[in-house]
Amino acid sequence: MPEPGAAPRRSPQGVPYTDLPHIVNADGLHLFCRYWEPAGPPRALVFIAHGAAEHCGPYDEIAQRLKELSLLVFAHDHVGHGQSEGDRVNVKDFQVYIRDSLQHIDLMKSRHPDLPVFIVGHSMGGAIAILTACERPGDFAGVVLIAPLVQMNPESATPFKVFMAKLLNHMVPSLSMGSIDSKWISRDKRQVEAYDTDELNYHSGLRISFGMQLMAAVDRIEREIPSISWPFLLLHGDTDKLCDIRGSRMMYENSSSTDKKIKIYEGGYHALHHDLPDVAESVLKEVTTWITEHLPATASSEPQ
Ligand SMILES: O=C1CC[C@@H](CCC(=O)N2CCC(COc3ccc(F)cc3Cl)CC2)N1
Repeated sequence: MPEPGAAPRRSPQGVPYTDLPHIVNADGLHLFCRYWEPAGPPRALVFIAHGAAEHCGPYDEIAQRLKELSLLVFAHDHVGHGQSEGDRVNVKDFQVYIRDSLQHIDLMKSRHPDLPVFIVGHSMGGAIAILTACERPGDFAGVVLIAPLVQMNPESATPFKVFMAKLLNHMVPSLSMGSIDSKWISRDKRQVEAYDTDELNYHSGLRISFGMQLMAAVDRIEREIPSISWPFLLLHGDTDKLCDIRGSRMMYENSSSTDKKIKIYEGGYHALHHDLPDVAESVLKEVTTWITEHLPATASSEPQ
């Protein structure tokens, strides 16, 4: 409780956190949370990790479909995103995203100790999902990755550009590298429009210092891939200009997991769950079916 008389901490949008579902992370920052709780006893926990410059609100469709299967879905806006505190789309170390995800997952596991846990991650959230599962290799029943950030786009991250970024990071770390070009988010113009007009998204340029953190995360993932052995589902569009599909192919081919599936969407752009309606529907079906197939047989519900 804040000391008496202290002003209540407010979200970047000015809403007191006492009025919002939230957790307080290890650095004392308030993270806005969302929960989709089934009517009956839940069969599993599903944590959703959103991508860079967005927030967890746009995962409502996926979360609703999982809730209808009696799964308890939860998410938060990562530090510096959406309705959470923190410097916009910046982080002192990528590990903060993983630490906060584990904190939220552990909180929900303490409330439902007998339930299997899944993670669903998109883009940078896919990188967070991978590194979170790598830290607790035996803890997750499965990981679903929608166009995950596994490798940098070789066109945008040429050796020269990487060298310049590292050099500039020492001189002007807050220099912008340019913003995410929303036309590559989806082939569905309405979805691009929704992204462009969503005030909880971050539309300014990504800082070089943030880009450095993303590069470090990509390097970490590359080193971890051969030791990955947990079950995963990979969905990626072959026309994705924001996270190169080669990263997903490399993960599928070089991981040690025996239970893994990759589905490539011909012509698919980056946010497959928000691509053309037939693709988005297919993604929802793939995700819900794969998770259902990975529920332990007896996971009908918690003890009556
Ligand atoms: O629906 C939606 C809305 C938002 C989008 C998710 C966006 C997301 O998370 N991205 C895409 C951009 C990508 C940039 O990557 C880098 C940039 C500079 C750098 F130096 C090194 C890297 Cl790796 C990181 C991952 N999806």
